[in-house]
Amino acid sequence: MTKPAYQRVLLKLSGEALMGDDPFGINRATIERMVADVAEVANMGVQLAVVIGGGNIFRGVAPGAQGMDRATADYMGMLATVMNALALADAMRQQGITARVMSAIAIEQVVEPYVRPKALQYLEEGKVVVFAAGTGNPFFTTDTAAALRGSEISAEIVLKATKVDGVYTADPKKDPHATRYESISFDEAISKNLQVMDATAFALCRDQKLPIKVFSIVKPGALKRVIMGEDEGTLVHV
Ligand SMILES: Nc1ncnc2c1ncn2[C@@H]1O[C@H](COP(=O)(O)OP(=O)(O)O)[C@@H](O)[C@H]1O
Ligand SMILES: O=c1ccn([C@@H]2O[C@H](COP(=O)(O)OP(=O)(O)O)[C@@H](O)[C@H]2O)c(=O)[nH]1
Repeated sequence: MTKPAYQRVLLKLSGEALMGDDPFGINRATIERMVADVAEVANMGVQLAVVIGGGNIFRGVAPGAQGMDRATADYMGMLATVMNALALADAMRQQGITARVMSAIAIEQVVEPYVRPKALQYLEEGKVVVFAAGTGNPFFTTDTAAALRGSEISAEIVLKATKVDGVYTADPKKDPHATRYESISFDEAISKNLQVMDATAFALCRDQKLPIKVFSIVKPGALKRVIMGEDEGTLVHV
């Protein structure tokens, strides 16, 4: 059997991807399918840390958040990621994977706080670590949290699983003529202002020489193909 291309990866799962075709919330069949993909690579011995987004829950409360103070809304968004992290870890448990949730904001009765050496220990023990509450700071995103935690745990790559199957010359949802890059440098992605990830996340990964792979969360088997180093999605490199 061929070996995985990576030993330790940081997987960013979009919160919105958990909704499936629902307008918001967590779709059971979708989360189970995503966890089955994660279990497949975890069982290959790849050390996996996950940063989960919160868009699926936050979208449901967004109308009520209109006109709200930005920082307050962002803290609500971070709490949404904690809910997703708990759901994800439990779905992993049901599929025989041991996961540990670590939160960037103190919420001790619910989940343990993020402590870097402990996260590293869990990874070495073969547990999946789910990082909740993003960076713990308002005005940031879970993409930036993925870049930050990926750097902290010395991941070999950040895998951004999202609704599109790579980085395009323009937003493919708006421009039908947009074409997909096989690979692109950080400098080009930043200078062209490609919106697939925020500039803070791109800049941090660039400075840390931490490559990013953007690929589809919807396409069956895509995560495994990425892990095996096969041609899938778009590589963003130094
Ligand atoms: N140049 C681009 N290439 C690919 N996707 C893009 C681009 N510009 C904007 N997008 C949009 O970015 C979205 C992914 O970013 P985001 O909404 O942050 O995802 P997530 O919820 O997975 O974090 C895609 O659904 C896509 O419509
Ligand atoms: O470090 C962080 C990470 C997230 N958020 C908030 O949490 C929300 C949910 O995260 P994100 O939009 O990145 O989730 P996704 O798009 O992946 O579902 C964001 O909109 C922010 O309001 C934040 O304030 N700081």
